[in-house]
Amino acid sequence: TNQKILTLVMVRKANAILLGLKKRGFGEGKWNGFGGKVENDETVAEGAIRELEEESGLVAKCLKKVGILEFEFVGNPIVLEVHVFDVLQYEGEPVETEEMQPQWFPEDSVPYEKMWPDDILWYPLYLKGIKFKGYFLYQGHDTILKYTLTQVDHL
Ligand SMILES: CN1CCN(c2cc(NC3CC3)nc(N)n2)CC1
Repeated sequence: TNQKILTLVMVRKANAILLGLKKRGFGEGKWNGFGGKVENDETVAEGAIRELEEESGLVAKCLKKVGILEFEFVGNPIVLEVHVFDVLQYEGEPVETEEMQPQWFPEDSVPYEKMWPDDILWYPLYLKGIKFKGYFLYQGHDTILKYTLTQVDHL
């Protein structure tokens, strides 16, 4: 099918958020949470936990679903369905990996200009603990032609 299920995990501690600078591949050069594809033999949450450890060295002890984001790109039939999670309890210290260079940012200093353009739209909901569903139509990787973003009670 032309749907790809992906994960995105943000780790938070006392009013700071852990982001990684993507060193290669999709989103290279952007700060983002951690994540990737979901394998056939794992749940979305298991995939999220696995990617977080692979990309940051952190082991999530509790994972909260906070949102679902759908992305479409003009001229490309593949729809990305990104399941977004928040981690407040984890083990380990973040380490640089092949994929990501981790850094803590104060929640009021998120480097939106060096992130995907959709982030500045949904992070305010995420940081307020509001669960959300969003759909974004991109033209290329820099322009959002249209989007919808709604608060939801349950994911
Ligand atoms: C495994 N990944 C891939 C996609 N991803 C995205 C995508 C995204 N926008 C989409 C236009 C690309 N925006 C954020 N913040 N993350 C999360 C991690």
